[in-house]
Amino acid sequence: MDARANGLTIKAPGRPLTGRVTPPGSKSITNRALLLAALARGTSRLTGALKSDDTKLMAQALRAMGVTIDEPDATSFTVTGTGRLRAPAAPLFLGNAGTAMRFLTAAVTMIDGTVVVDGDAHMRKRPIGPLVQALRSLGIDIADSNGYPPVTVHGRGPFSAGRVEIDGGLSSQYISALLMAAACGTGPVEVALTGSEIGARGYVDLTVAAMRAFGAEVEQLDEAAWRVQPTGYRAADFTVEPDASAATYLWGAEVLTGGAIDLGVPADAFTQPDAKAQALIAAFPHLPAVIDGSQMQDAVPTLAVLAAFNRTPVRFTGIANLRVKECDRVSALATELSRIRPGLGREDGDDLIVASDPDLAGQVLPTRIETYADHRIAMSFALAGLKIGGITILDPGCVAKTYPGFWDALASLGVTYDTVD
Ligand SMILES: O=C(O)C1=C[C@@H](OP(=O)(O)O)[C@@H](O)[C@H](O)C1
Ligand SMILES: C=C(OP(=O)(O)O)C(=O)O
Repeated sequence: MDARANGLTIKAPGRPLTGRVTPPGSKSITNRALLLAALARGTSRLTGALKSDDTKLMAQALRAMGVTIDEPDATSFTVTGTGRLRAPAAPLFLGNAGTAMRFLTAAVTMIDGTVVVDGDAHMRKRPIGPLVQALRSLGIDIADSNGYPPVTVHGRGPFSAGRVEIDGGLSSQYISALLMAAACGTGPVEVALTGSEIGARGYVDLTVAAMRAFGAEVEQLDEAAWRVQPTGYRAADFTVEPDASAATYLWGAEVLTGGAIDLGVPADAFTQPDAKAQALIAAFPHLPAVIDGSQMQDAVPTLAVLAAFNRTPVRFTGIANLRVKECDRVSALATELSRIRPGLGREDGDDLIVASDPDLAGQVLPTRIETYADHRIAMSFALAGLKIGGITILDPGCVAKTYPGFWDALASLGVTYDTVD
């Protein structure tokens, strides 16, 4: 199997998938830990970490700012920081790693000097305006490109004490970015939400937990406000838990094929928001008529593909911000489901409606799935290929964003592929 192929046609196994596959380390937690360790003085050891495009981009950017990062093995980073970041010689390139882009935009404001933070063509379509405005309200000299990257920061040293308001409706990563940078301020910083909703609040909880693990003092004042003390960060040894979003593909493969896949970690041991999807996946083929995806956003593609094989149709709500992820996932899911069978997926405003069709299983429906450089579109539609013959995933290498070993993991369970050039 060659993930560099233009496409992989999955051979539906026609039997339950059984075996043991441990998902890689959490992308979200690895990129938080890398940043916090980089901001600490001293050496931190991160184990169980993810090595993928997103975490390599974060590590590379931190190295460019004077942080020493060694990689003693395939799942560890040793990070030695000086307690401050140095101005990089060139713009920081963060590909399409949302966490790296947003977290570093806030972190580099502490640097004395000019820093340009940029990403690839996809990232340049992902909004960053609310975070930039919030930083500007703290007196930081910062400019974006009409609300999108690249962002140019003329830093003058650490945050001063104060209160910053942020609308996290488009991305909770803006809030996480401010919180993590705030601990390096010269006085206490209060981060308060405007707007009523944030998607996936659980990601902010992950941020607070990681900050505390590196010695920060964060107090949640109420549902919508946090106070961060100017403690800076302390080097720590830190274990990254497996990635819950990656786990959803394995849970999905298990219920779709009636198999038994041992992830080596029980669903209730995850602290990441997407672990909530496991209870829904376990209900397959009786998924509920309405699924609110807002608190498990990255699991929505997995659930949407499962929904195609469900007994009854499923409407996904609370997913408007899936339109500003790696691609417009609401549109991509509707389009690609309907490529398998016309009308299988459709958009209704910002909702996605998946028309269920349990009879899809066992059919041969040659379909080339466009993946839009989006790892989650590739991995979720791979699940369709476990039940339908002829499903080809185009650009299969895009899984490297968060799960480079994905195709090998399925292969280890007995799934085989034909490569398409
Ligand atoms: O904080 C994080 O680690 C993440 C937050 C979510 O993004 P948004 O906050 O942009 O919705 C999620 O989709 C992303 O994969 C990771
Ligand atoms: C939205 C995602 O990533 P990010 O925002 O970190 O680029 C994702 O991994 O599904």
